[in-house]
Amino acid sequence: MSMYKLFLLRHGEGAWNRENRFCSWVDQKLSEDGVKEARDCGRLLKELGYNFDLVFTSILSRSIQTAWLVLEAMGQEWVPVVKSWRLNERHYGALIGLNRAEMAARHGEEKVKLWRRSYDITPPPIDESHPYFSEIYTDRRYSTCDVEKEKLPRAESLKEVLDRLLPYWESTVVPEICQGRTVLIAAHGNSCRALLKHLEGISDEDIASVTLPTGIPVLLELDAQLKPVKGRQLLGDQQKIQAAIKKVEDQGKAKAST
Ligand SMILES: O=C(O)[C@@H](CO)OP(=O)(O)O
Repeated sequence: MSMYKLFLLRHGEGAWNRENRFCSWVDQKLSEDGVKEARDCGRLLKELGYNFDLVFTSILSRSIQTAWLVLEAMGQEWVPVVKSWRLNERHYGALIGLNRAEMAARHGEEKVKLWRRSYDITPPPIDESHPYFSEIYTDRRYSTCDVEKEKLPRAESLKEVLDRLLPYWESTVVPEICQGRTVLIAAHGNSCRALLKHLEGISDEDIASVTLPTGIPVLLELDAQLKPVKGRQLLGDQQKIQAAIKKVEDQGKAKAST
């Protein structure tokens, strides 16, 4: 029996989604289209009659902005928003800032697909010579985390994302859901994929073919043990959603449009 509704949302398009660069922990804002996607998402959720009690975001601006725009469009700006680095996008290590299509031309599409979608392959780590190292690790937000800055990741597989996300899910999100609160998690493609893998019991192999489009709410109906009672529902126009999924998948092709 369906007891709880949980909503997962990948933020709207960011500036680097558009440029087809690995964005990860670089704090890019939403593009104009991303702002529209987030507003449209809020309007749709309002039309469908949903209400949120609590929203969780990462500490990256694009997920926070998405949460604000959704709540504004729903007329629910008062709903508390709680932020944690544990919901951040996967740390793409040395790949951060690189163009996916150029990487596919250089290393092959298969390799890029493995980097992007495999479960336990960790990309090469970021080091101090990387152009975005200092921007990330000197940012004040990373002094506020529940682990020391030196212990924050330098690259992550999806498995490692799940390892840092699960303790937060269990300690902070689950109790809220179990008290009957309707929760929205406005996060990122890979932090949402990691959580979906956990909730739906997706195998290490099958998670490679799960792609989430930007700005599309995913509804999970959960039983008392927080197991899904039916398949995830991507809300909205299904044809547009399929096209948006294909767009994300095509980003890893050597000739992807930028
Ligand atoms: O750039 C990133 O951090 C992510 C999400 O935008 O990319 P990908 O879809 O390749 O996992």
